[in-house]
Amino acid sequence: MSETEETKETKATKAAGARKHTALPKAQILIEALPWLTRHNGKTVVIKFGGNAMIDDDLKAAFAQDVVFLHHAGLKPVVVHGGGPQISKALDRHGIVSEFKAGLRVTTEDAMDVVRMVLAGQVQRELVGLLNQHGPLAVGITGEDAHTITATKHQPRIEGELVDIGRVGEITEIDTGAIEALLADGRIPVVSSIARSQDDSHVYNVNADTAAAALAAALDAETLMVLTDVEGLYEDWPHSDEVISRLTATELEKLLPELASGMVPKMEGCLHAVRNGVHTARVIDGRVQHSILLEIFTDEGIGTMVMADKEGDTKGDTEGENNS
Ligand SMILES: Nc1ncnc2c1ncn2[C@@H]1O[C@H](COP(=O)(O)OP(=O)(O)O)[C@@H](O)[C@H]1O
Ligand SMILES: CC(=O)N[C@@H](CCC(=O)OP(=O)(O)O)C(=O)O
Repeated sequence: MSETEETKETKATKAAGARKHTALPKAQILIEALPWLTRHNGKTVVIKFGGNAMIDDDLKAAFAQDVVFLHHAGLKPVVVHGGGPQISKALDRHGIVSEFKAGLRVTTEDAMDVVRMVLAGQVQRELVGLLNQHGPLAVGITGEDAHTITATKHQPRIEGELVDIGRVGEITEIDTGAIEALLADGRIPVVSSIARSQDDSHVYNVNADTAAAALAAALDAETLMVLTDVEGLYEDWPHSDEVISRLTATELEKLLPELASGMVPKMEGCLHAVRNGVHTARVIDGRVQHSILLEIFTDEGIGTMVMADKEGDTKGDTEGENNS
């Protein structure tokens, strides 16, 4: 062997060694995902994408990639989106002042037109477009379509008094037919949180966390995943940023009266979901790119996970659950 041939061979051996070393961590990440891929295969996951988590175009694009990844990995993702800040901006442009009572938007008839326009005509369209950049997958619907979400007028009690907050709906019925047909057809449903009235004479504005939780329960989903603009449920918000990584339904129920603002419908929704057969409900940081993949396919788990009180209350075991 000539000297140059020998040098070439040494170089090639070294390069192969270096490739092996750089490839290993990537392979390990894929291998770490294997038990989670097996476990979640064929399962329905309802993902609520909050308006406050839709901070920039990169995050929205990463969200779409994650959802499409879940789809191709054999899960059945259903997206329910919010759009609170986007609605407030549009109302402002229409000269309508945004007012919230009991964490819900006071929705006059004029405001309802704007809510519907922004959710179904703007936010939903954008998400559907981003998902469909990866193939003909996403189909947008609102709760009005095919009787998906039926509601009655919601009147919250504030200091013992029933308060009129306009066209805000309380969900009375979910018909999962349209969503299930889309899933069976290999599509990704993207649902706006607008409900029909029983007689279809008008529509209601429904909080998107509440809608996502009700859909997760009705669809018998394995997981409800709520993406928001904080790391999870903070133990002593706003004084500390210590995230509660996991808690049971009963522990959450005790905490509910102490919670404030946007966390109330989220945690009420998580409680409703796990009490109605959803295996786990999670609140995760939508500001972290690919937080969905990290939560579903890695051992660590991020954010807050709510689970039913005992194994018998859930649809599966809780052993090996990430977030532990
Ligand atoms: N205990 C808590 N832990 C975390 N966030 C809380 C808590 N209590 C109230 N919040 C508030 O809830 C907000 C999230 O809800 P919201 O603004 O409705 O977001 P989204 O648009 O994602 O639904 C947080 O930004 C925070 O201000
Ligand atoms: C009744 C009610 O309050 N509806 C919400 C619906 C949108 C929503 O929930 O959006 P986020 O998830 O981004 O907060 C609203 O009008 O803001």
